[in-house]
Amino acid sequence: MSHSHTTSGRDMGRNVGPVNVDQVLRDVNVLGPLNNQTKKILSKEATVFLAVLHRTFNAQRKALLQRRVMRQAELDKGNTLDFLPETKHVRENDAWKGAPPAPGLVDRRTEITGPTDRKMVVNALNADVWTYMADFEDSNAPTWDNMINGQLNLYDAIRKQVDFKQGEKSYALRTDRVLPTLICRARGWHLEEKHMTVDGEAISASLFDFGLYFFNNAEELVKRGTGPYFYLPKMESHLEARLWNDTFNLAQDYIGMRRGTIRGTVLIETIPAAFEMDEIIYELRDHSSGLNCGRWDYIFSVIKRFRQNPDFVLPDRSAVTMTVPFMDAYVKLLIKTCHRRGVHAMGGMAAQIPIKDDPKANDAAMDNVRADKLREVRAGHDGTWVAHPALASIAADVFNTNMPTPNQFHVRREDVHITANDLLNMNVPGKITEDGIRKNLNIGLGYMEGWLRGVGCVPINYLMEDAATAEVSRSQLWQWVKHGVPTESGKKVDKAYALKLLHEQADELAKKAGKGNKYQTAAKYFETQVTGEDYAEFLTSLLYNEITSPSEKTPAAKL
Ligand SMILES: CC(=O)SCCNC(=O)CCNC(=O)[C@H](O)C(C)(C)COP(=O)(O)OP(=O)(O)OC[C@H]1O[C@@H](n2cnc3c(N)ncnc32)[C@H](O)[C@@H]1OP(=O)(O)O
Ligand SMILES: O=CC(=O)O
Ligand SMILES: [Mg+2]
Repeated sequence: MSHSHTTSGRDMGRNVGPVNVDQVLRDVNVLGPLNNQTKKILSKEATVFLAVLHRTFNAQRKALLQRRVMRQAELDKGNTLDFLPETKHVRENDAWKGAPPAPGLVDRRTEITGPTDRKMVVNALNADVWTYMADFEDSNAPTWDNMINGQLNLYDAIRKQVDFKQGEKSYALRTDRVLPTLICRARGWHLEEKHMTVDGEAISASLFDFGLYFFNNAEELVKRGTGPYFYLPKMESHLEARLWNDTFNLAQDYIGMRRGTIRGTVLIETIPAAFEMDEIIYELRDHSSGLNCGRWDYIFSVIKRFRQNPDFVLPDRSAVTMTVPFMDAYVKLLIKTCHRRGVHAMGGMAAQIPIKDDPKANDAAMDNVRADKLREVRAGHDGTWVAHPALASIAADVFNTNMPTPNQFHVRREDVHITANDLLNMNVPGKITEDGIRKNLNIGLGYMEGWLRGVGCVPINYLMEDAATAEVSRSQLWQWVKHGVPTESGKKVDKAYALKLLHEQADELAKKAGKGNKYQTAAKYFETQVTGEDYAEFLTSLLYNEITSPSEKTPAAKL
């Protein structure tokens, strides 16, 4: 029997007055399996909070997504991007700054990143790094189990109760030093979490991830000396940053936490956002912990947004390096903007990972990582990402040698003057080759196959491949077919050619992988994406129904 009740205590929100729980939870349903562990995360109190977030912010989220569609329509007509005239005053005003770095975020020279399965959470926290970005986005396949167990693992890790045994191996958190500061990357505004509905609508995945992590852990994190810190992915405008800021304010008020306790580092990983860096920091300023160069999604976004324009055709993925003009301009502008505003300018992810069975190839891969980190620290970045614990010491050596201070806010890069033309300078040397086409197909198929099995990050040809890197591969194939470009050997890349190579590879990969693999399902979806015709806004949205299993419906009131 459920009895109607109200509460105004801490559990239901201190500062928002009495909350009628039954009323709030009416029309809120959980469609994923629940057990006692799940309920620890998805408690009635947490669900009330999620419902409040959704009802307050989802309409605005949808309106902002619609703005993306409208902007795309303009670009498809041949219009371009530029710095916004209406926010010139924000860019030109020297007086405002972002918040000073929060506890645990002053020095973040190396950040390990990775999915939130229990083993990786322990391994990441034990790595020799300053911070750990626990990822619900690019390296995560958002099955219900992954989302809920990920939240549970972080909940336990924060309370240092995450130790476990797997086979003969015991996993336990180090006790010999302070653990890296935890930063949670919530999913982007474009995604939904279909296993929870509010008023018949799937809840925003961003609000679900943020809301659960915040509600369950914010006070505990503060008690332990850091705070509720987030990475905010894939935004396309400062208005989307404003929505995050509004969310943060409501969340802090709701539990009676001081405004400004939450921090968000925004990934500048879309081309429209590159034109709004100042504005994004400004919107979040009391909650800002800087910007990050999300290089892979950025390349994806450049191709996606300008996909109808033949001037934006890029050569093989391996030729699109961090030093080509448009990437170099983006890095420099980001560092200059952040340091002018007193916030961190974080570097990104080199895709190389250790090669265990070939020392020579491993040395070459590690040299690549070292060179990338050296470029970052010399450019003025305050820290960088590593994909694997074995890369931590390489990145730390480079930053320790070249960055004696906790960060480089003093590196103002007054020498840098980036224009819209610089950000859109597609003068990228390199060729389109059959090898490049095959590699892109291999990456797309391999990544999607793993994702369909619930694995959001995979090694392919000794590179880390995740949702962002796979999107680059997918979008390049689309773009090359769409514009009918020739390969270096003079072969025109058309639909028939792309499909022939796709099926050859899918058959080969499926044969090698044996029973139970998902290559043919991956190929079925990929086929629609490489013909230069249909183009899904995101691969992950295209595939999402394959990994969702809305099952028994539990009215949230029964939690
Ligand atoms: C574009 C972007 O968004 S980048 C950010 C998102 N991407 C990422 O974060 C990449 C995360 N990295 C990974 O997922 C993995 O490193 C992979 C998939 C690339 C390679 O994984 P594997 O082939 O399993 O690596 P490998 O076998 O060498 O791992 C060795 C050990 O290190 C651990 N490990 C590897 N990467 C990580 C990581 N990022 N965090 C924590 N532990 C890790 C493994 O769990 C394994 O542990 P074990 O010895 O206890 O079994
Ligand atoms: O999230 C990071 C990226 O490179 O994309
Ligand atoms: Mg990304």
